Amino acid sequence: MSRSLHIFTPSNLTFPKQPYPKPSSNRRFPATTFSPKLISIKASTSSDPNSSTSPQVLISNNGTGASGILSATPQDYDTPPSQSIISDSSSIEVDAVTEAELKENGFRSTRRTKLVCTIGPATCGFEELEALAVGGMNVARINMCHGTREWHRRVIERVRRLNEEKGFAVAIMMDTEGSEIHMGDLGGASSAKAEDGEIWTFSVRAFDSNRPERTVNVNYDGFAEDVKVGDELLVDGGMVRFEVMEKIGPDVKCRCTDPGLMLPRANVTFWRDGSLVRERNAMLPTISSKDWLDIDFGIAEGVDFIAISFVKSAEVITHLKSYIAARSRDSDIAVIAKIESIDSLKNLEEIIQASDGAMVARGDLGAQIPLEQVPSAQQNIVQICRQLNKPVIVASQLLESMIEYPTPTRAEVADVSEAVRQRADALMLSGESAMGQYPEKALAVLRNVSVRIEKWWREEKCHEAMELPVVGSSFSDSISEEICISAAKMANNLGVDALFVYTKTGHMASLLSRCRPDCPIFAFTSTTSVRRRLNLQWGLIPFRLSFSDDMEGNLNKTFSLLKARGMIKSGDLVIAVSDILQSIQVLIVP
Ligand SMILES: Nc1ncnc2c1ncn2[C@@H]1O[C@H](COP(=O)(O)OP(=O)(O)OP(=O)(O)O)[C@@H](O)[C@H]1O
Ligand SMILES: CC(=O)C(=O)O
Ligand SMILES: [K+]
Ligand SMILES: [Mg+2]
Repeated sequence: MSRSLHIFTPSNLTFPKQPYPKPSSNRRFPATTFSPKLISIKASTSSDPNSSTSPQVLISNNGTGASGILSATPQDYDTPPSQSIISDSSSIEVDAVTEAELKENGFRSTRRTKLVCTIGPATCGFEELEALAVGGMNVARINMCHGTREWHRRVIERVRRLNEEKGFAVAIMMDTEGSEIHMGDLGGASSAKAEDGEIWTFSVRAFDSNRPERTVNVNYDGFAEDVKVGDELLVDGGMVRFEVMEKIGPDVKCRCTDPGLMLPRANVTFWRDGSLVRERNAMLPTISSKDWLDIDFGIAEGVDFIAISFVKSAEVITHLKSYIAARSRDSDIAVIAKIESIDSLKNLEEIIQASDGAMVARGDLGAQIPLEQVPSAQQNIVQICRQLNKPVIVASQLLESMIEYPTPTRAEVADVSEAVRQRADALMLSGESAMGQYPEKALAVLRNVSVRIEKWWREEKCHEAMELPVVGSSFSDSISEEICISAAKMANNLGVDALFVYTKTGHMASLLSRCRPDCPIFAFTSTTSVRRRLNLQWGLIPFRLSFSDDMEGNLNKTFSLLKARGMIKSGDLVIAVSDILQSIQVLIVP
């Protein structure tokens, strides 16, 4: 049985000339130009999976789901997995970990919040990466501040191999270094301890391996000119503090006022009369020449996301996006703007609008604005991203104590809970997974807290009434947005088990995700790269599936494949939307 609402929009439909009414106008559709003739509402009884349009499911590639592929053609076994993934039009691919979770807990209890892990020395091995993937890592982040390109290339290779061999769908995010001021690499030492009252020299001179005692190198040539005696110098956002005592040529002598451990390449800021000093360093380019080489590396490696550090304006994002489009074959690398500077807060909306997503990079952000302003900045960034339909990652120090200890502090759990409650798309581990002692345990904490808080939120029926403004520019886009808002609302009111979305570009899936519905969203897309990108978005379970313009055929095919795989069952209630035929269909799985 199915009931459907179809909205037909012929391609020659003229779009309203007026700018689209803002949400405050209380009316989202310009009634004058939207002819009722174009709407047809139809209730139908159909969807027989055994009808001639539905594919015959002959054999399951692997009943336990290790490969992530269900094939209708047994001869696929003779071809290597990578080939069968691309060529088989009657298979469905889903991340093996998600599949296991769906089967074990039913789809209502799947985790909606996505998890990003920074890969470092503690997790770069094949086994450690596998453990993270099994533990729910959706995106692996490599930070170009550290390690060599060769090192990062090996990590990418391992993740890809795991995806192929074990059926994971881990996406790769490359994070640029940016050209803000930071310390050198400490001549290979893993850290340097500054004690209270000690005099340290910060110098723009480069040292070879013989770094003089209590001396650190600074990467910015104008450093000694910009600072003044009496300035306060913050290393790593205030983890260690110094007062500037004296300037001698390229050397700046400083006295330690807050002792602590300085890590290689730690960020350095300086403050005068309680304000961050922006001198010539404010003119440093967002993307340095080294960053451009790293970006070329990322494009050549086909990473899924490039995160840009210390973004100051929307222009840099627009410029990078056209650079990527011109260089990469299929140009579908998403650009994530890292919000971690005062300048980025000033131009927040334009930056987010220009990007494919944003990261609340609380580490450096907390070094540029007073710490007590970070939580409200976070809430604001998360909200703007949701309204503009861009995925948002909350990052840094979520479980900082777990770098050393196997259990988080209560305060850390509360912080993670708050980010989940704000319904950020993703949470990120940094040092916890890159160089901590308990990467898997830290990931498990993120996973468990996410699932628990999401469930609590649904049980409490805490649907926040967030106004979701129109984001698209065309009339057709606006129809898609209305369809998704209505479908999500219907899904909540009817208590459906899952939303299905058939989407070529992933846009319709992200519009549904933006509504943060109670049930999970099965997103069917025909390209592997779109599928991996959807990994970062709240509540989406991305599947790769070839589909046609015939929605009934698509639904029948999906039901057969998913039922054979034990991922849905007869009687489940589903709402399906698509960007092929703008429609909402309510279906009971036959
Ligand atoms: N590829 C790597 N090789 C060695 N150490 C790493 C690597 N990636 C991360 N780390 C370690 O993990 C720590 C935390 O990682 P994270 O990615 O948060 O970096 P960060 O230097 O704090 O800066 P940012 O995130 O602002 O670029 C780093 O300070 C570094 O010590
Ligand atoms: C993630 C990052 O870059 C920061 O928190 O500063
Ligand atoms: K970085
Ligand atoms: Mg940073």
